[in-house]
Amino acid sequence: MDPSNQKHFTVVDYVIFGLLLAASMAIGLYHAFSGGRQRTTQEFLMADRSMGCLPVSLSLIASFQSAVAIIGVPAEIYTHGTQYWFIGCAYVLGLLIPAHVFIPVLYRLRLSSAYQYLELRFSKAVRICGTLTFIFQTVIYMGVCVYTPAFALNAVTGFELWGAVLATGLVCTLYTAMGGLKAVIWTDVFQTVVMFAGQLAVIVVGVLQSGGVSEVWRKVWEGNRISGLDLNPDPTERHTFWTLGVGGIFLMLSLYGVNQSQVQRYLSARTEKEAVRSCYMVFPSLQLALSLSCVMGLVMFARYCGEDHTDKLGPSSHDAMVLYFVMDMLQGLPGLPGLFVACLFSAALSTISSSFNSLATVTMEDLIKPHFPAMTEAKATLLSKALAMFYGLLCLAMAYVTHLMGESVLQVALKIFGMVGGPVLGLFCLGMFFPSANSTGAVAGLGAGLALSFWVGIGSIVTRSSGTRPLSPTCRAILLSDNTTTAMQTALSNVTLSRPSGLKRFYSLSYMWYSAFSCFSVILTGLIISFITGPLKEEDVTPGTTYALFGKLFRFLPEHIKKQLCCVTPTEQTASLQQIQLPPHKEGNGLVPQYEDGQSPVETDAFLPETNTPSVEFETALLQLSGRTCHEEMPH
Ligand SMILES: CC(C)(CO)[C@@H](O)C(=O)NCCC(=O)O
Ligand code: NA
Repeated sequence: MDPSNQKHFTVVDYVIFGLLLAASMAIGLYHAFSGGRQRTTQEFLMADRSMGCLPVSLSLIASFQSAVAIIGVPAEIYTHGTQYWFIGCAYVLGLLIPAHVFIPVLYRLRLSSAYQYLELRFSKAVRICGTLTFIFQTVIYMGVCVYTPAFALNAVTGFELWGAVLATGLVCTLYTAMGGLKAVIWTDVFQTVVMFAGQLAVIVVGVLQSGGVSEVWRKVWEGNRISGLDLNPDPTERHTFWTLGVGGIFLMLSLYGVNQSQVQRYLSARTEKEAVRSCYMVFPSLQLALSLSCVMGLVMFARYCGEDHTDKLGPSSHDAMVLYFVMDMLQGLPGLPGLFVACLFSAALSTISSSFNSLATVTMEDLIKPHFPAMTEAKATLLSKALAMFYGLLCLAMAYVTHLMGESVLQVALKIFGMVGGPVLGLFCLGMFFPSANSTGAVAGLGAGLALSFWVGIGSIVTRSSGTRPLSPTCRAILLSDNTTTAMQTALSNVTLSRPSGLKRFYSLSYMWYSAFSCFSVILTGLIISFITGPLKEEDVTPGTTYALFGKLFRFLPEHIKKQLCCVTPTEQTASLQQIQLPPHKEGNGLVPQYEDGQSPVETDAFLPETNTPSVEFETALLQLSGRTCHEEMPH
């Protein structure tokens, strides 16, 4: 990039950016030396299971709202219009289902790692497969997250690329390794506030500079950036209502339902109700986050439409362009460029800190502890800290891998979520909703799901055909006059892209469908293999690991048909809670917390719904948790 076009940081900007790192570090130190001083894994990895719903919900948003969303979404809106905004529709079911299906099942099993569930429901082998898949997904994703803001900052201000990567990576590693999950959650709260503040500042300044709200609206409307509801059913169309609003539900489920980062936060909540409440509170905040990013894209369009900056930024992606515009708008307003850069890095820090902590948790709980059941708490805690440290350093190496890829960061992140997160979601759905699925089926299903999603994902990268990209007309031509607007629009709508055929068509499946596609592949393969190898009988399934989805969906059907459909029937609600007792062979292997005097987990306070609750319906839903029929032969 031509140095004369570089934007410059003032001292105030450096100070603000430095304050972000210092404040995050201070929160980490505070939690390292307060409370239980991080001397147990319960505190380090689970925040003593004592968190309230407000910090948990802000932390839930922060986990998957990275710099990718802060600059990737505005870039998407700037170039392709507001269609992506419809992903907000997916948040409804994408959060209700985790709140009422996944949280009740997982919380009551008193897990530490989400993948413990897979051993309780299937077998050790399935658990290891789930864990390894999660580690793979998260390690790649955190590379993208730490690289993105550093890359943009470098392209625009010439700030040392690897210096920024190292500074963020190391600071984050330190506060995560010292302060544990409490530090991660409370820095998330702080960083989420900075994130919102930075975006809001850009929007306000941008609107003022482009002549007010109505002027912004006129320009984006005439620039054809307000997308209507695109109901095109073609699954290769990158972003439509169907790919975003329906495919997006599965993406959301894989993130907010079964991803360790999020499950760990639910489990850290004081009570199950707090966990459910935090999931509800994610909804408005996530809509706000999405809206801020989308509006930012529109404001940038109104302010810069027609200006071509490719000569100044080189062939670097649209992602760098977003930061360029922002810095350009904020020049001469001391402190604001620093605030926005702090916003960008806040988003990155809050995501990678979640990754370090969740990776340390699964490595400890799923891969190490089961082999060393006698390990002392002090040793386990020290090892967990070392693991958080190790993953922090690995993140730096992964940033370099990201450096070698050349796709829009939003697209890369969403592809990883779909390709790897989708099959894991399928595994949990297979276990919860299909009691007859067995362990062989689960492993085969996961293998098939991963193979298919990597086939289509890698195919799309190699052939560069992920979703037919809408034409992106240069907005200058459109904005020249109102007459050209309609003329151009007509011309554009007449252009038909040649449809890919055969395998090429398979490769051009929209990445927004990856999660759903691989989830269903896992379920289908899993069921087929289970029926061939001998389906499980209902009484062989660990109580409390299934959810009577079909029993509830098809409540109206007669009992015998439901039985044939192989649904678990949601009956005898009050009795079912008492049934969650782990069979003897699942106990004492370091998997499940030990209960004194053979107490079953349901008898601990956290499990018993308070009696003064206002919502009877909610209680009933809770009691129906496992939805299993009561087996007389089981001891009470
Ligand atoms: C993950 C979603 C879809 C949730 O709204 C959104 O935050 C998003 O588009 N994120 C992009 C990926 C990232 O921020 O790393
Ligand atoms: Na984040």
